[in-house]
Amino acid sequence: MRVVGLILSGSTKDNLDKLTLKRTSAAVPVFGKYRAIDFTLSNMVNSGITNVGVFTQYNPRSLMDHLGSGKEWNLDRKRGGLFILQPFISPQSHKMYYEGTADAIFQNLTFLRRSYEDFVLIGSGDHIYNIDFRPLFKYHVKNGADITLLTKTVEEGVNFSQYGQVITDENNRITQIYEKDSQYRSDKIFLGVYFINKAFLMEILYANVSNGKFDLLKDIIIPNLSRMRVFSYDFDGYWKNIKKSVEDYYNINMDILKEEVRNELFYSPERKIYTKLKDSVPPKINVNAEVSNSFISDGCIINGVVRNSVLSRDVYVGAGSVIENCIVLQGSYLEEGSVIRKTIIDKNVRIRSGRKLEGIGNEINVIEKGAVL
Ligand SMILES: Nc1ncnc2c1ncn2[C@@H]1O[C@H](COP(=O)(O)OP(=O)(O)O[C@H]2O[C@H](CO)[C@@H](O)[C@H](O)[C@H]2O)[C@@H](O)[C@H]1O
Repeated sequence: MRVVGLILSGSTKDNLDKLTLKRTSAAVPVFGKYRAIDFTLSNMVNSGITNVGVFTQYNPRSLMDHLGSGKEWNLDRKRGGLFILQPFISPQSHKMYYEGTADAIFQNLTFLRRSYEDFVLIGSGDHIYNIDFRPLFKYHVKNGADITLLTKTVEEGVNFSQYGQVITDENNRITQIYEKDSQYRSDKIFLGVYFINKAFLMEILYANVSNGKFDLLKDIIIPNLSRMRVFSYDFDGYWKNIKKSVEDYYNINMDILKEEVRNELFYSPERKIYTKLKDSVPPKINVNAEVSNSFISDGCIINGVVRNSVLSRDVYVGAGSVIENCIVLQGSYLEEGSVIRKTIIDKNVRIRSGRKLEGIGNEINVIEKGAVL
C-alpha cells in the first residue's frame, strides 16, 4: 500500500515552559540521546513509508538540525525522502504562518498532489510510542473507511481536557468525538494520528480551509462525522504526548527506567527507533563513582553519584556530586560537591561547586538552557 507520511510539529503552544523557549516540542530531547520526533518518524519508516513531510514553524532550527537530510531514517532518497514544510510566501498567499493543522496541509497541497501515494498517514512529532502501522492500513481498507483514527482505551487518571474522547458504535465506527472536554465521556481517547485516503483529504481541505476552517479535527472532521466513514483503530501499547506538561515530560523520561517500557520502545528487532548519531566516546564511570538505575549517554564522565536519572550526551558529574531523580541534558557540567534532586537541567548548564537544587514535593525544578548557577 502506498502511503505518504505527514508529521505535524508546527504548534505555537505547548506546556513545556522553559524547555521550548529555544526549540519546538518535537525537538525536545528524550531518553538521553533521542528527540521526540524520532518516534513518529521511525514508526513511519518501519511501516514502509518512504516519503515524509514535516510541518514546522515555531523555533524550527534545532528540529531542522536534527533531521538534516533524513539519512538517519534512511530518508535521503532520490525518489520521496524527507521534506521540511515551513510556511512560505507565494503569489497566492502572503501568510507567513500556519493557522491550524488543516491550513498547514492545505498550504502544502502541491506536496500531496505531486506525491504518487494514494493514502496519507498524519502523525505528530510530540508522541512517544513504537507501533507497526501496517495492520491499521489494512483495517482501514477492509472497513471501506474515509478516515481511520488511532485511539487508545485508557485507565482512570487521564486529564480528559487535554484529549479528544471518542464514542464508537458496535463496528468501531466513530459517532462522536468530544474534543478536550473536561467531563468524562468515554475511556477511548484519540491519539492524534489520522489515516486518510489522499483524494478524500484533498477534497475536504479544498472545501473547508478556504472557508476559514483551519483545524482538521475540530473544524472539519467533528462537524462532519455523520457524513464521513470514520473508524477507530485501538492501540494498546505505550503511548505518551510529550508536550502536555513539564511533569509529563519528566515522567515520560523516567519511564525509560522501567524494564517493560524500555523493552517495548527499544528492543523490538524489526522496529528500531532511529536518531541522529553523534560521534561521542562511550561514557566513562570513574573509580569512586556510583551509578544505579540510570540511562547514561555517550560522552558522559561520572565521578560522583547518579541514581534514578537520565543523562544526555557529554554530561560531566564532578567528584562528590549527587544527582538523584533528574534529567540532565547534553553538555551540562556539575562541578564538585553539588547536589541535584528532582530537577530537569537543560543543555549546557553549569552548576557551581557546592550548589544544592531540589524540586519540592510534586514540583519539578527546571534549569534553563545555558544557565550558570
Ligand atoms: N498551526 C499548526 N501548523 C502545523 N502543525 C500544527 C499547528 N498547530 C498544531 N500543530 C501540530 O498538530 C498536532 C496537534 O496539535 P494540537 O495542538 O492541535 O492538538 P493536541 O496535540 O493538543 O491534541 C490533539 O492530539 C491529542 C492527542 O495528543 C488528541 O487527543 C486531540 O483530540 C487532538 O486534538 C501537534 O503535533 C502540533 O505540533
